[in-house]
Amino acid sequence: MQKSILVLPGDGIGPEITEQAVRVLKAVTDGSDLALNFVDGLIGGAAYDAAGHPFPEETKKAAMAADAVLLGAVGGPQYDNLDRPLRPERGLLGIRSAMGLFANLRPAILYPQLADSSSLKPEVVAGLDILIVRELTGGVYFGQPRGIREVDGQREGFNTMHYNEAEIERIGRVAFEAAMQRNKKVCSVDKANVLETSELWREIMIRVAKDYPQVELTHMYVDNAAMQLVRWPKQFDVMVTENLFGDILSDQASMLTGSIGMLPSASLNDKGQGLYEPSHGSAPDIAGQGIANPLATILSAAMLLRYSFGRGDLADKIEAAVSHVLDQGLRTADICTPQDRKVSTTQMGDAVVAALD
Ligand SMILES: NC(=O)c1ccc[n+]([C@@H]2O[C@H](COP(=O)([O-])OP(=O)(O)OC[C@H]3O[C@@H](n4cnc5c(N)ncnc54)[C@H](O)[C@@H]3O)[C@@H](O)[C@H]2O)c1
Ligand SMILES: CC(C)[C@H](C(=O)O)[C@@H](O)C(=O)O
Ligand SMILES: [Mg+2]
Repeated sequence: MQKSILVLPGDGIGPEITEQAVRVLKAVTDGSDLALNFVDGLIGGAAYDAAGHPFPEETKKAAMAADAVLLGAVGGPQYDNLDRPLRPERGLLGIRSAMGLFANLRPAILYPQLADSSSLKPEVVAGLDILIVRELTGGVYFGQPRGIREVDGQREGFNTMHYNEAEIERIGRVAFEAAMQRNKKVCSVDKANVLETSELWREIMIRVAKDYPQVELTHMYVDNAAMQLVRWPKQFDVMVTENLFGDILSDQASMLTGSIGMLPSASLNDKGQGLYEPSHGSAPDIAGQGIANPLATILSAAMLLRYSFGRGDLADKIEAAVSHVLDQGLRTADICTPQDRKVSTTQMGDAVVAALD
């Protein structure tokens, strides 16, 4: 089997971490019946610098032609003063929207070896395994109208929160299908006490739940969900929520697993295409120092093999290699405690590759 992967390293630590994930993908498929063809492309600030746009037409064509996309991260302070449509983040939103990647899966899993790195007490997070299903192509991120305008002699910024029934239903189905493979619990997170979009969200989730009688559906307001995630996170199995809430809750959940450098993601459409990226950003504060944690990107590469290529066997191998490396006490700075051996980004990649054998 031959498959192509478009690699979009992006900005900041993006190139450092994707390099390690590509090495792992090459090593795990070496000698297997899966032949990977890697194509490099530009996105974000790197694309703006080279081509004047954060999501060039060429990248769009390459993304549509690829069997899967592996992305690092976009953004950086050097781009903050660009016109908004040219900013790196718009490149990321552009590719998500162009590929119709409405379903963002962000698994927050605690590797037991990292219990001491979690922000919560070991007994509160032991065995933690939550799947956050974040709607990714709707909500306030994409709603129109938006902009900054002048009203009564002063400027005002405005955005529109928007969801239609079909958008809510399809992400709901993704969450319920995932729950069927897991512990059969969906918690739908909204702000139905204030927002009409959430009122509709809740109604549609209840409707979708009727097709999954074995799955227990609960509802929680997002402010309470943020609190419950740090109070007793193991009450959750699958959490499904809209774009902005999912962005925030997934960063929060990442710290329960030890570091945002541990949280992978898969963004899927309804045509079987997927984009895989760590949940974190370009980390400008540590970029170029060779100290970033590449594991979220390596684990995203495992998700790529599982979801886009149906190779759960190879994904399992990568995840087992990550676990083995953590058993050895190897840690990048973000997850390092005094008992551990601190390693660089590349050394972590080396160790995962070595552990694949
Ligand atoms: N998917 C993406 O491409 C994405 C996601 C989030 C933020 N961003 C962009 O990234 C830039 C920086 O944003 P930010 O600082 O708010 O968030 P960030 O996630 O880049 O960094 C937040 C903190 O986490 C640390 N961190 C992140 N990833 C790490 C890793 N792999 N290993 C070790 N430490 C890591 C950083 O050093 C920083 O202290 C902004 O331009 C933002 O828009 C991009
Ligand atoms: C960079 C930004 C547009 C992006 C988002 O908000 O979706 C990021 O925070 C993420 O979580 O992937
Ligand atoms: Mg985010």
